[in-house]
Amino acid sequence: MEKSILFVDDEIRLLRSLSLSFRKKGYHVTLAANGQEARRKMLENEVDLVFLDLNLPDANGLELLQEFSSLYHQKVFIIMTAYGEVESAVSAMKAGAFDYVVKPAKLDEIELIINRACTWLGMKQENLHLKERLKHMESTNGFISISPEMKHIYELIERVSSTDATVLLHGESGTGKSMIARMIHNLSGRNSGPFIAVNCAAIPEQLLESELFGYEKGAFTGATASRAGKFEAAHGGTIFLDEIGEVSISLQAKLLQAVQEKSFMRLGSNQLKQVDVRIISATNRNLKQMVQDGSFREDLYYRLNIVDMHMPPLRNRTDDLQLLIEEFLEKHRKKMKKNYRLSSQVMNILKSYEWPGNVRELQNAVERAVVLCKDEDLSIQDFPHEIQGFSQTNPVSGGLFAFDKTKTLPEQLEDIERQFILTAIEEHHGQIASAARELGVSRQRLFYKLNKFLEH
Ligand SMILES: Nc1ncnc2c1ncn2[C@@H]1O[C@H](COP(=O)(O)OP(=O)(O)OP(=O)(O)O)[C@@H](O)[C@H]1O
Repeated sequence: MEKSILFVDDEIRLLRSLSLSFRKKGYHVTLAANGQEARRKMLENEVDLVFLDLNLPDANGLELLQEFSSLYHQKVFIIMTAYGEVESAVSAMKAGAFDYVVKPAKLDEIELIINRACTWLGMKQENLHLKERLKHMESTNGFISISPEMKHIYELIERVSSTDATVLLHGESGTGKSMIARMIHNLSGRNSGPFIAVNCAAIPEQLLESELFGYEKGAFTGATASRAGKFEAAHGGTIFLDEIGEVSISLQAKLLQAVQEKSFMRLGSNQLKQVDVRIISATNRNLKQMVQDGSFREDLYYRLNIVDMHMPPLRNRTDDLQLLIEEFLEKHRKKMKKNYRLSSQVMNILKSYEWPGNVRELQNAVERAVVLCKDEDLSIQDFPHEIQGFSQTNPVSGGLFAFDKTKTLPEQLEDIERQFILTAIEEHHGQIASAARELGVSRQRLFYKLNKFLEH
């Protein structure tokens, strides 16, 4: 669908030429020569993108931007500033502008920004649309994704949730496999039944069997009463076997029967119990390879793998990364009633980091940065050591430290000092005395510095 652009500027000749050029390119163009007119046009027209000059005869451009961005969340605002007004452009970005152009701007420069803004808008709208499609939004548990790979997964979820097919989720740790398992359950006809998750890696091998299948009184020393296992607990619902690749070969045989026949025996019993469960399993290991190596039963693998879903790593989903950061920040903004922000420079570093721990690592990193940031601007120094270390070797950050050009020299120096201190404390596992020794300062001095950081 053709996008609609509103240009707000008091230079009538510029407005005319913009209108001519972008109408020719297929956009729907609306013009306003002052703030008052802009307000009216915003109300009367379906506008997607707004180019707003900061110097208007009847309004303060920055205030107008704030007013518009709080009223119209789904629109994209781009600021036009005169050469030498970079400071106001920075304030505008902080107030919610998507980008800025310095006048006199070239048409292709403006078009480039329009293209980027349209892509961003498209992504936002697609996300809304996907959320719509997976209607019962509660059932998605706040799972966020707009990447094309995930679109395929959403489609699979829609198809499998109405069936009882076993699903095998694989992908790196932290990619959201547990969330997807729960989503399938929530969207299925079993959603009024239980969802029972078992982390097969977290339970010692000897205990896993009794945990899954339960036991009878006297089955082993300490079994003073009979107890139902997770399969029984999941009756009428779904059992989620996380880290299935960690199950020992001997237990795999018993699991095969449970998966195949939905029947099993409690430990110490010779009576078969029948249950009605849907089985979803997940792994971050290569089960196919394990089958070839002989460490995972082939028959069990095929039973578990009726429908197979691969969760792509976060580093291959940069659109998701940006959206997830925004969502996580928004949660903290609401909770702390603060307007946490990231510069595009920091965002670039985060985009090029590998995220071996995927969304879990990102969630933790953002939370840490929110706790450590001085005011409301998250700087790269507020992120974990390995991300900062990454930025030092990464050309996008432009050097040893990721300088934030909007900061003064004393602020930059303080950032460097914070980074040194926090890195030393992390490397010394929180041992203040040894961190102080390495930094060549007294413990008291280090405590004083830490307190100072906390005050900010
Ligand atoms: N797309 C997403 N949207 C929102 N939060 C997400 C998303 N993906 C993962 N998370 C969050 O990341 C964390 C890890 O997700 P989850 O436990 O589902 O991953 P996993 O692949 O099952 O990890 P593991 O293999 O280590 O068990 C959770 O806190 C979850 O809320």
